[in-house]
Amino acid sequence: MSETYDFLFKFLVIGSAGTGKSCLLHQFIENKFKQDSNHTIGVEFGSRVINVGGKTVKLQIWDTAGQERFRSVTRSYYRGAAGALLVYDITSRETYNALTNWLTDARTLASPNIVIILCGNKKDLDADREVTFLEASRFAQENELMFLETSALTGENVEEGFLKCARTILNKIESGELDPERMGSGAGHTPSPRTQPLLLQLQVCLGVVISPSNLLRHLETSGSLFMKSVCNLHLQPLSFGSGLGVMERRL
Ligand SMILES: Nc1nc2c(ncn2[C@@H]2O[C@H](COP(=O)(O)OP(=O)(O)OP(=O)(O)O)[C@@H](O)[C@H]2O)c(=O)[nH]1
Repeated sequence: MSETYDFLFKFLVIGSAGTGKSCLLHQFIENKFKQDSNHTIGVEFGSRVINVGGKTVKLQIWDTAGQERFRSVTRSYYRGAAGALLVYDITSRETYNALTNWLTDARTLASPNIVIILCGNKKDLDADREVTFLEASRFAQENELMFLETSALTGENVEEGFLKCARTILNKIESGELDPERMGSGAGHTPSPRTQPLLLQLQVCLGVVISPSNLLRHLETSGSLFMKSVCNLHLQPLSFGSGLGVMERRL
């Protein structure tokens, strides 16, 4: 049975290496702590359908590697993101000091309108804390970010972080501040849930942001009939948010 939802939001999890991004994603998707988490190579993907204010929202989440050597790869995943969890480790001032750079990347490479929640992770390690709640909440306020301290280990505030971000995006849509219909290229389509990861992978391979209709055009000119038929099978004639990763799918 195919999955149905009202909206599809593309999310990023960004921040320095070792801050707990993969563990946060794992906790959110699997509801448990990821033991023996290794450094992410490039990006990892997870998705979950949540209920926000009576609407079903599919979060399509890209967990990016924090290590500098993957930066050029991970940057290519920013485009079109509607929301982001910007993660630092409360026991590492170094990861906190790097926040400004991550923030600049998110706002320039994703969208100036991207909704970002700052997550001070490893809240359970309060005894080793190097960054106070107060200074981080001031930083968040100055930079128009939402803010939470989280623990991927205990699960504290993890669900809340993703939900808060999604709720804010949805509120902006409902108040008219964001219009998912207008965000598309005009001739766009909403891919089916099965096709979406494929399209995003292709975007990265091709090095361009492509709406499904552009993809079809590209495949037509490059003569890839197999891929074209795969896409044709799964595309639906609705908006594909190329400006902001917000897509609406009517049930
Ligand atoms: N105590 C505690 N440890 C955590 C928490 N979250 C993650 N860790 C540990 O922190 C380390 C790094 O976690 P990852 O999730 O792999 O970090 P990451 O940010 O994804 O790292 P990169 O993939 O290199 O960017 C691992 O040893 C985790 O077990 C947490 O909330 N509390």
